[in-house]
This record gives sequence, C-alpha cells and structure tokens, in this order.
Amino acid sequence: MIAFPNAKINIGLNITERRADGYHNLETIFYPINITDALEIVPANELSFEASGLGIPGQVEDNLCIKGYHLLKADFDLPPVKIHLHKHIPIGAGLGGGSSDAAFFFKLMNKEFSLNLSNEQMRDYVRVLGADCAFFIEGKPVYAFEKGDQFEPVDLDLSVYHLVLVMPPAHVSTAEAYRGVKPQPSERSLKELVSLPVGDWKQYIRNDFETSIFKNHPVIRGVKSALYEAGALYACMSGSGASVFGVFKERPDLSALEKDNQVFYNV
Ligand SMILES: C[C@](O)(CO)[C@H](O)COP(=O)(O)OP(=O)(O)OC[C@H]1O[C@@H](n2ccc(N)nc2=O)[C@H](O)[C@@H]1O
Ligand SMILES: Nc1ncnc2c1ncn2[C@@H]1O[C@H](COP(=O)(O)OP(=O)(O)OP(=O)(O)O)[C@@H](O)[C@H]1O
Repeated sequence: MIAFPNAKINIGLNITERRADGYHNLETIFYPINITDALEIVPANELSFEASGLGIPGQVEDNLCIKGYHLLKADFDLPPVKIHLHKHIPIGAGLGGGSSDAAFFFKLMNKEFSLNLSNEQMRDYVRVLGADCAFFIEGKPVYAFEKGDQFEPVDLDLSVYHLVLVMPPAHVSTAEAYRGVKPQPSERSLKELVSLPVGDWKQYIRNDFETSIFKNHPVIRGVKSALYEAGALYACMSGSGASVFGVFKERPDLSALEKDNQVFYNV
C-alpha cells in the first residue's frame, strides 16, 4: 500500500511562552502544500526500511516511520513490514516532511491491518514523535496552539493564488531556531489576522523565528526580499526555516533565484 505524505507551510508563527517541559507554546496557521514524499508499506518476513531520493540524515532506527512502527507494535500484534520511503520534501526546511511521513505511516498501517484507529487516536500516537506530526493526520488548514499540536479549523483557501516555495542552500535545526527566540505574548491572535485580505498579511503576520535565523543565515533573508521584489502579496519563512514561501496573484518570474535555490511553483 502506498501514500504520498505532503508538506506544510506555517503562515505566521508566534512563540508566546516557554513551558515548564522545555518546549514552547506557540500559535501558527498550518497550511498543507503539494510537495510530497512517497511512502510504501508491504507485509514482509522481517521489519526493514529503505530510502531513495534525497539523503536522510541520521540512523534508520531514528527514522520516524521506524519509531512509529515500534510505538504501534507495543499495542497491536503486528506482522513485520517492509517500508520504502522516497524522499522529495526538502529536509531542514520547516516543511514538516519527517512529521508527515510519520503521520502517513500510521494512516497506512491503520488501513493495511484494519486497526480501526480514529483520527483522534492516531493524533495521540504521533504527538509523541514530534509536535508537528498530529497536523498531518487530517492535513486540513488549522490554527494551531500550545505546542503546535492542538488545533482549531480555519476557513482558508489559497487555491486562487500562485504559491511558490523556495529552498535556499541553508539548513536550520528546529532546536537551534527555538534557542534564538525570546517568547512574547502576541497582541492579536493569528486566528483573527489570517482572515484579513492576503494583501494585508505583510503588515500584520510575522514568523518570530525570522529575526535570529536571518541574522545567522542571511541567504534566507535574501530569498524573502527577492520574493517581495518579484511581486509577492505575502512572503514568510516556513516554521523554523530554511524554506520561504511567497503568495502571488500569478506565476512570477524567479529565474534569477533558480540558479542558487530550489524553486517549487504552484505548490
Ligand atoms: C517549528 C515548527 O515546525 C512549527 O510548526 C514546530 O514547532 C516544530 O515541530 P517538530 O519539528 O515536530 O518539533 P519536535 O521534533 O517535537 O521538537 C524539536 C525541538 O524543538 C523545540 N520545540 C518544538 C516544539 C515546540 N512547541 N517547542 C519547542 O521548544 C524543542 O527544543 C524540541 O526538542
Ligand atoms: N522520515 C523522515 N524524513 C526526514 N527526516 C527524518 C525522517 N525521520 C526522521 N528524520 C529526522 O528529522 C530531521 C528533520 O526532519 P524534517 O524534514 O521533518 O525537518 P524540518 O524540515 O526542519 O521540519 P519541521 O521542523 O517543520 O518539522 C532530519 O535531520 C532527520 O534526522
């Protein structure tokens, strides 16, 4: 059985306070985009994992699909599976690629072995693997709060726009990004701000990671400026970076950016 785990972008991200457990409370809008991996599971005689496409850092045991298998195996009498992941979603991008693989792995296992897990149960499992994972179980646009794993639906449809995603030659670790931020309560909730016209977002919607990340990785700031120069209504770094997205009325000419960056049109 095969599935296509998709990426997300964060439209704004406010880090509001440090929590007693070392994590941070935040608010953000998760919006699904059409850049995907391919993930296949096949019942087999032994558990195995193979990957193709972009190189995935870390050991196989650390892959969120394998971690997910062990998590589920603790509660269900599962046969071994052969897992194949074709990696296409840039890594260290703030696009939640690994988190999406984990969520889609649960959805695949649920179907393949008729486990009858509800979406809520699957969200509870994958939260343990990473704060971003729970979003990908349903993958609909949401306002996210607390650790970024509690959700309220938002009515947001950007399909009339041309969404561009740029991955610069930089890699940001999520933990590095959180270390650079001083949490601060937000004045106006993103839930309210995102319902403003897209043309007003530039004035009101921020990603709190940008200040410190742009200081350490000026190439990312350069991409954001280039998207505005190319006519973006709104441009923002996604999550903890390094990718940056732009919302355009029409497909822009970004040939100058294509030389040094990976550019995805109409995501
Ligand atoms: C930046 C975002 O992508 C925004 O959506 C997420 O907050 C990151 O989510 P994620 O990659 O699933 O994060 P996790 O794997 O759970 O955590 C990685 C590290 O980020 C920090 N972290 C993450 C989430 C959060 N609410 N507060 C944190 O401080 C912690 O240092 C943690 O050790
Ligand atoms: N299936 C997977 N795909 C990619 N990375 C994985 C996977 N499983 C575990 N990882 C580990 O997670 C790290 C980063 O993953 P990911 O691509 O989700 O980060 P990101 O783009 O910064 O996303 P975000 O911070 O928004 O969750 C990698 O360095 C890798 O070691």
